[in-house]
Amino acid sequence: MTTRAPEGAEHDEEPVSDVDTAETADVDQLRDEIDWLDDEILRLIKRRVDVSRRIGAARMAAGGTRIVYNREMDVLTRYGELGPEGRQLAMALLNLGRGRLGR
Ligand SMILES: C=C(O[C@@H]1C=C(C(=O)O)C=C[C@H]1O)C(=O)O
Repeated sequence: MTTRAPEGAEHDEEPVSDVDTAETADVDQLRDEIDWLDDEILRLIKRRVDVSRRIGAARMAAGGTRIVYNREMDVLTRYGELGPEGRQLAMALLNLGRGRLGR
């Protein structure tokens, strides 16, 4: 069944046509995908933090430094593909890996 939106109806109101219903279904599906992606991103970030901390701990146990700046510059350059926000993201990841030692 197709109904028409009343004149002057706002876009964010309840769907009143097949087109609006289809768009809402699309948005619901895309939001599900975003939720799935966020779960995966969180899982991978936690894994990255763990690996980064283990490398740092092993290096320090061997008498080395906790931080290797040229390696961190490579990480910043890699995420720089996403622009300034990418570099911010890289900094957040590096800081998470440093844990309390980096604060
Ligand atoms: C993980 C390492 O140790 C530290 C953490 C890094 C990271 O989280 O990417 C990079 C360099 C180091 O400061 C490493 O040396 O590779």
